[in-house]
Amino acid sequence: MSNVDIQIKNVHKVFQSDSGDVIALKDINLEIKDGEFVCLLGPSGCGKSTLLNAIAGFSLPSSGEITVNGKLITEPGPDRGMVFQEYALFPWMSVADNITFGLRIKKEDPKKIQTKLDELLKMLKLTEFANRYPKDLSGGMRQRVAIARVLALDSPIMLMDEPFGALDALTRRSLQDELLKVWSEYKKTIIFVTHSIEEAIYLADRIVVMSYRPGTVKRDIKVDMPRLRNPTSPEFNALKKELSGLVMAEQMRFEDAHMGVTTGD
Ligand SMILES: Nc1ncnc2c1ncn2[C@@H]1O[C@H](COP(=O)(O)OP(=O)(O)OP(=O)(O)O)[C@@H](O)[C@H]1O
Repeated sequence: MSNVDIQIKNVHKVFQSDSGDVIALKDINLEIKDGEFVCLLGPSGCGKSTLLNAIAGFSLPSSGEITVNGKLITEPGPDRGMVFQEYALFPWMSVADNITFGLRIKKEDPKKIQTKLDELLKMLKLTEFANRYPKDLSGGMRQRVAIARVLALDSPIMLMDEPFGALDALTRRSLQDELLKVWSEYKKTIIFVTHSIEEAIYLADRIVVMSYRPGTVKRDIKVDMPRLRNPTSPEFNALKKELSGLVMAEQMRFEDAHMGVTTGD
């Protein structure tokens, strides 16, 4: 049997709100293996970020448990690096200083820091931007820096919450390709949240489709196509059609719930 890296067992998460309890996650059971690339897919409000935040240790489950290599998650840790949609870079630091921030805090050897920095700048095509500040970079470049910053810390697990959601289509595709390169060279386990069916099929080994309120696992689909995948191929399109049906059904439940709110139903 292969090494199971992340185990999510009977996870429930309930939020209290003015209009009553919201069951954001119900009965989530998943095993994510070392080195797997898993996408969490579903419309707004189906609990994707809640699940990711629980794995990150930012917001713990109301019941159930999440373990990484058998160790219960109770708080954020250096084994799990997070990349958000908002770039979350330090605006007052250069690209190089943003990337090496965590290593400098850990008081790593300056020579080792420099070697790591050079490697990551090269890997993410940032070498000529090392001395720039985030405000002088495009969205795609900033997200490359955010990825490099997480890679600098050598976390075996990367948690990514819609990291490319704000990018234009061409930039998005090139960042997806960079991420696949990073994933295969550094052998990371990646859990990647997205609304985009095409993005999930392009990237994932496995797509976990979530349902809207309560957030449950609706389908867990293995994607068995060689990479780099061709979005115009018949297999890609067949899977896209299957996933569209699943996601649209949840999207309609989301829209119905929101119509209810606006019309006072
Ligand atoms: N702090 C909170 N208080 C109350 N309800 C919350 C809170 N955080 C999330 N929720 C609710 O929990 C459900 C799941 O939210 P979550 O943000 O995880 O969904 P999502 O699938 O990530 O959506 P999106 O793609 O829009 O971020 C939603 O119905 C949301 O309204």
